[in-house]
Amino acid sequence: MDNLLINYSFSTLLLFFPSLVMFAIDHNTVSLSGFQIPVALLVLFTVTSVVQWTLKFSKKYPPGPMGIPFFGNLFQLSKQGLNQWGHIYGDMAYLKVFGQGILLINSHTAAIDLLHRRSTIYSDRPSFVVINALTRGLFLGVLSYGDVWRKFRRGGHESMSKGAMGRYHKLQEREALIFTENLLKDSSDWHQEVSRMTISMLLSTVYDLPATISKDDPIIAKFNRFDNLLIEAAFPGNYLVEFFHWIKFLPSFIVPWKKRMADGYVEFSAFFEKLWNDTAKQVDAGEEKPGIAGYILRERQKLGFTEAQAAWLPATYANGSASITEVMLWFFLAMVAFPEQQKRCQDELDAVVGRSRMPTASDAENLPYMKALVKEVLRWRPVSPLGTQHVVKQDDWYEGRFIPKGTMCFANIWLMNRDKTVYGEDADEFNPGRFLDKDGNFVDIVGKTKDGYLESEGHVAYGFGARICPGRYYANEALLIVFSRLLWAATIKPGINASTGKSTIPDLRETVGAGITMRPPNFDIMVQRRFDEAPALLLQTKELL
Ligand code: HEM
Repeated sequence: MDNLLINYSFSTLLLFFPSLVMFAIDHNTVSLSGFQIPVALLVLFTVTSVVQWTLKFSKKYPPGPMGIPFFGNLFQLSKQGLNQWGHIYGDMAYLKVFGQGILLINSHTAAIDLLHRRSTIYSDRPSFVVINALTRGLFLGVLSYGDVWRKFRRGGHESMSKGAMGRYHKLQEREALIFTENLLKDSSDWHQEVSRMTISMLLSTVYDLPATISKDDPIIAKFNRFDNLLIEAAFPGNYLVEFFHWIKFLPSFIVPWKKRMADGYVEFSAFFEKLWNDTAKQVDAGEEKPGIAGYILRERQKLGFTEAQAAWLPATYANGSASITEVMLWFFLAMVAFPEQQKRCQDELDAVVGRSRMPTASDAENLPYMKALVKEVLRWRPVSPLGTQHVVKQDDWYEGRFIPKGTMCFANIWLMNRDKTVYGEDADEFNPGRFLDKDGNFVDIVGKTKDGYLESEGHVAYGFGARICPGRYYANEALLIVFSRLLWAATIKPGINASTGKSTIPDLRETVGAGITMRPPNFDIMVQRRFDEAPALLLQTKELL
């Protein structure tokens, strides 16, 4: 998968060197002048890098490609797919970029042993300078492993636990219904419709708001903008400051991201505080609010949240909409590319639900193929192919190999989800049936793994250990009800190219935004009703809401 790369630009590197010199001058750190300064710095960096590089081979680090002084493996990263590192070096590959140790964990066994079983030392996050400029220590996903992080996880735990899922079924059904109806009317702007639906669903879940019906509603645009800024801030290699923290002290005219992120913080804090305050007023007026915001309002004293923390935590959960959007995009691609799998889903829906009513969340247990579909979309195209970095809090040894404190661990979720020893020779294919036995019953794929960890999901798209996605139960149920309602009423087909008159299916190997998240390139679809009565039944179901 060649495009699953961390991209670094040469132009950014060229920019880096003069700013380093300016920094030295500004801070009077050296008494040299003119041409001597860059030469002295170059010598200093070369010596430091050679020492580090030599150390790499004197200690028993995990195996990895040989880099070059100072830059480490930077340029190899831009040439080789991360997939290949897994095949060449096995369980773990150790790399260095600008002196920062990076551990690529390629096998379930190593990921479970380190990220899960040793989670007390493998659950920190990098300092994420740019994201923290945007979120100022208020965004759960990037918080350091410690008391504040624990408090934030506790704040969302009750509302996102398996037992709480029943309280969201009605709103998930409602959102799936509106989504299906909208797509049957007009699927030309289907990407936007997916995004509207997931944001509307999460806002209802978190703040108990009514559905946001229009794609043009400003709240949708605002959430999308926050997500885009977050992705930009998090994208590996976008900002050199993540490797050279002193860059954050440079003025904004040299590093313009500082102002952009500071402005973003002000804008989005005001937005999240408004949502929070509106919920608080409704609770004061006696309204029941079973979502996360309501829970935090009721338990705030006990949880010990500041005003800002209380306002940002619900928004962090609402931002889970972005991951569901990405999964939905891959779902649509799978449906247009594999019509026979789509037909199997519809056959199951016809057999279990029939055509006189829409599926509901209570049908889930009788829809094994649909449940398998959710798992397979997440396995086949994990939207976060390298998860989020886990940082090691102290020096550690694993299988005779040294893993130094501060190492950034990436779980190679992409590779683990297509491990042939677990999924068989067809691991690269899209086949929900792999989760079912020959009689069509749901099976646990766990029997095929040594560590038994796959038992819960059958894939590792939700990450690992203490930082595992807290929204996973919610996402599984939301996806199931949306897929079921849509496929019950409609058939999804590839769009037709206006000039050739032929249907267009994108190249399945292409991905966009590799790194933090991964989505398919844009493509057109057609959404056609499956039977004449479908629109009337949708209307009838809607009237009962
Ligand atoms: C199918 C959709 C989703 C996928 C594939 C997904 C995947 C992930 C992954 C890979 C991580 C990082 C785990 C790690 O560090 O090992 C994560 C973290 C997180 N996810 Fe999700 N997620 C999804 C949906 C959601 C939803 C719906 C919510 C909220 C309701 C949510 C909330 C979070 C939060 C708050 C974190 C940060 C946890 C922490 O750092 O402690 N996610 N997710």
